[in-house]
Amino acid sequence: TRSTRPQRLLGAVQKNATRGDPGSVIQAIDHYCRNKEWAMNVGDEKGCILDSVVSEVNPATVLELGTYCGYSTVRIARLLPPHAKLITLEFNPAVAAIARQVIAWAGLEDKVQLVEGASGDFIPRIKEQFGVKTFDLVFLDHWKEYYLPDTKLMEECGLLRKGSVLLADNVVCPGAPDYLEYVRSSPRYESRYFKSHLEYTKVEDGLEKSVFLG
Ligand SMILES: Nc1ncnc2c1ncn2[C@@H]1O[C@H](/C=C/CNC(=O)c2cc([N+](=O)[O-])cc(O)c2O)[C@@H](O)[C@H]1O
Ligand SMILES: [Mg+2]
Repeated sequence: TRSTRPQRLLGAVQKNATRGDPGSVIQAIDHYCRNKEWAMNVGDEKGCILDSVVSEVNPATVLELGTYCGYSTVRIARLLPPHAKLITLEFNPAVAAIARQVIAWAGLEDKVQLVEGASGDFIPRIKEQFGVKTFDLVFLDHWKEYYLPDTKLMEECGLLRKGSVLLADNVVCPGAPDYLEYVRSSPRYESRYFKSHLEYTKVEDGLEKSVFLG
């Protein structure tokens, strides 16, 4: 039977990237998705904005919602200080299996905990199950209608502290209008839009960075 897009993306990594070299994994995926087959990775242009926010926050604890093939997982984990932890949630087991191999190829498995499951089920259990008090940085990149409910859930579960940073992909395309309205109008967030383009295209998209004020 025909391979899946995630399987073909992993193939491009194994063919073109050097084991243990996260930069080459990122380059191999971007080259494949720009020249052969589009895929919904945050990509190189928005990826540079992601990199700058990660470097600025210098987080000890990161939560990623929606691993997909692990492209942004690798981008974030490669910048983390030693002993920092990234928990990434992915509910499609087949996709999670690909992401594990991409993360391993980059040599970053020690910094990443990939959890198979739905964010709505896992967010309430993260504290006791993973010993995390609060997250310094959350990267939202899963189905767009979950951005808002999951943000409210993280607030309710006490996973955000004064200064926690939420960074949301695709706030223009495909868009997350209810989430955007919430973080931009709530007095509990200081929100800012980083204009960019949808990965590998000229279509406008961007990242919304929202600091939780407690
Ligand atoms: N509640 C949940 N818990 C755990 N994992 C979950 C989840 N909801 C979705 N996922 C997983 O996260 C990925 C979905 C990403 C949606 N992105 C997108 O739909 C998307 C679309 C475009 N686009 O259409 O141009 C561009 C982009 O950058 C995009 O991120 C999939 O791997 C899916 O299995
Ligand atoms: Mg995205």
